[in-house]
Parts: sequence; structure tokens; C-alpha cells
Amino acid sequence: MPRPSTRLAAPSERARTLAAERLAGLATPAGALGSLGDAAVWLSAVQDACPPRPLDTVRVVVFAGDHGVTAHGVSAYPKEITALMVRQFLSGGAGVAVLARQHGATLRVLDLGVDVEPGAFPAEVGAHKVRRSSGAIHVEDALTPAETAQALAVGAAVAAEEIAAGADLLIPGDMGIGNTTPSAALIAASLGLDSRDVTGRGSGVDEVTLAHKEQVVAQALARAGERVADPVDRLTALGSADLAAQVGFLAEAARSGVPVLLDGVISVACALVAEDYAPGSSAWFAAGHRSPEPAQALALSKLGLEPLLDLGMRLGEGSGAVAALPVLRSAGALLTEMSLLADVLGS
Ligand SMILES: O=C(O)c1ccc[n+]([C@@H]2O[C@H](COP(=O)([O-])O)[C@@H](O)[C@H]2O)c1
Ligand SMILES: Cc1cc2nc[nH]c2cc1C
Repeated sequence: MPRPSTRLAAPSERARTLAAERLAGLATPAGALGSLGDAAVWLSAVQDACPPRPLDTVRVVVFAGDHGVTAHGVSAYPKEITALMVRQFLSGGAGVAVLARQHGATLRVLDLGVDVEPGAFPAEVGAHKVRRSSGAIHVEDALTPAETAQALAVGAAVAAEEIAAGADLLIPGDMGIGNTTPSAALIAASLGLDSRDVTGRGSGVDEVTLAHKEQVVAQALARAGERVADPVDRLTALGSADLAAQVGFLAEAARSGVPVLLDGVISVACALVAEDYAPGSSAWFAAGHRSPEPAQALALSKLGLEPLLDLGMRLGEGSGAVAALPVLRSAGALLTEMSLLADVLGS
């Protein structure tokens, strides 16, 4: 997908208005469905259909990659976990794999930048690899400009494949020890914030590691400098192959008018960059859940998104979004199947 030169088409205002009217007429006290009502109206708008259609074909794509910062003490876990978990996605034992099975979503995992030998994973996992581990962002760029372009294009092509396979909702997932560091840096750079505002405990770092991680984010932001004004340069300086691919995936879904349910801090960081890269993208996104990462809350409020769930989950992988899928489906079913108050009163 070439970078869009104009604002993306918005979801349907006609369907949004019809859905809001239908919601107001349901057999409930006014506003009684709370956020479920808002989600149902959003679903109508992105589908251009009132009542909305069921979400039958939900496809999850996990973008996996390693991050040079993991060699500099920013995570509670070693980077070798990334490759081990990729195998768990394939064998079905990863958290998101369980949830995807539970809720009838397909799951695909792609190695964009895991630090493994070529051929370590099945061909369909490794076919889109951009590099072995992205750069340690506090001392070097994450990617070359050519790699950023390649990763964006891969993400867009993958979204197009999933849409061609019939996706009526896409869910992005992530796997990468250390990836909350570039995510925090991207959010800080996108919003003009300080490293103190955005740095969180990720996979569970202690106080000392948290202070060091904040320094790493601060150093990365200082090193990247003014280049971060441009979303593609921001990804080159502070992102990674897996995050850049996720940005391309989100932007292409939005450009194609296919809704996306976002996950935790990583996918919300990518959504924020996608909104700069392809303005208008975020109207096609809903937030699945609230992560404890402080940067996620800051990014969500900038995007104007309210998460469906707040369970204290910080697993990543797309798991929080898949956990929210039955809630989104319930929202659609309520708007579709509930009686109208006028009919109840008239009966
Ligand atoms: O989704 C989130 O908000 C989230 C918050 C904290 C950690 N994670 C997951 O944990 C890993 C990153 O944590 P860390 O501490 O290694 O940066 C990565 O594989 C993520 O999927 C995910
Ligand atoms: C075990 C483990 C599983 C994960 N899944 C996503 N991030 C993860 C981080 C760890 C450490």
C-alpha cells in the first residue's frame, strides 16, 4: 500500500445515525446498554449496515520480532522466549491460541524479526521476515529506511490477504520480548511526551529495571530527535520490523474499510502511528481492553477510544482483543435482536 495522500474514507454516517436511533428505541431504559451500545453503533458504522452483521470471520495475525534493547536490561525475561512462544502459537498452547479457539477466530503468526536462523520456523511463518532482531533504539536506528518500507508493505499485503480470505474483523497481535520499550518510545514521540509518562513495567520489571528502562526510552527519544515528526521516520528510528508491519496491517485494514479490534500497548502504539501514516485510520479501530501500561491509556485517549474490557491483562499476543470479541459480538446481537420499546408498549 503506497502511503495515502488523502484522508481515508470514514465509516458510514448514515448507518451510524440509523444505529444510534435504533439503540435509542430498544426495550431498555435510555443508555442502559452503556458501552455495549456505543460498540454496536460503531459496528454498524464500520459495516455500513444497521442492524450490524454477525462477526463470523475473525482473523488474528501475530507479528513477532526481537528487539536489540533486550540486551540492555529492559525486560523481566530473556529474548529467547520470543522464539519459544512463536512455537506455542503454532502448537496451540499460547494464551491467544486458546482464546482464538474458544471464540472461533483464526490465528496466524509471522516472524518479522525474530533472532533465529533462517528456516527455524515453518516457511509460512518466516516468509515475510525483514531482519534478525531490530536495532537497540537508544543507540541505533531500529531499521534502515528500506527495511521500514519493506515491513510496512508486508503488513499491508498480509491485511489484504486476510481480507481476501473473508475477514469481517481483524485483530493484530504481537510477540516480542522487549517490545514494550519501542512501543513506549513510539507513543512518547507521537504525543510529544516525556519518557517518565510512558514507561511501564511491561512483562513485570522491578523498580530498578523500570528506572533504567525509562532512561533507555529517554535516550532513544533524544537520539531520534526531530525525525520523529514523520511517522515512517519514527518507525525507522524507534520502532521495529514487527511494529512497522503492524502499522502497515492496520492502515491497510482501515483503507479497505475492514474494522480492527486493538489489543494492548503494542497494537495501540501501532494504531497511533497508523493514524499519522494514514489519517482517518483510527475511525476503523475499536479498543479491546485496557493494559496496565501507562502509555496505552495516553494513546487511547488521543485516539478517542474506550476499551471494552479492563481485566488487568498484560499478555499481549492479541489476547485482550480476542477476550473482548464475545463482548463486541454481544453488542451487535443486542442491536440486531432486541425488541423495540415502542413494540413492547404497544403489545
Ligand atoms: O499488551 C500489552 O499491553 C503488554 C504489556 C506488557 C507485556 N506484554 C507482552 O510482554 C512482552 C513485552 O514485555 P517486555 O517487558 O519484555 O517489554 C511482549 O511479548 C508483549 O506481548 C504486553
Ligand atoms: C512466557 C511469555 C509469554 C508471552 N506472550 C507474550 N509475551 C510474553 C512474554 C512471556 C515471558
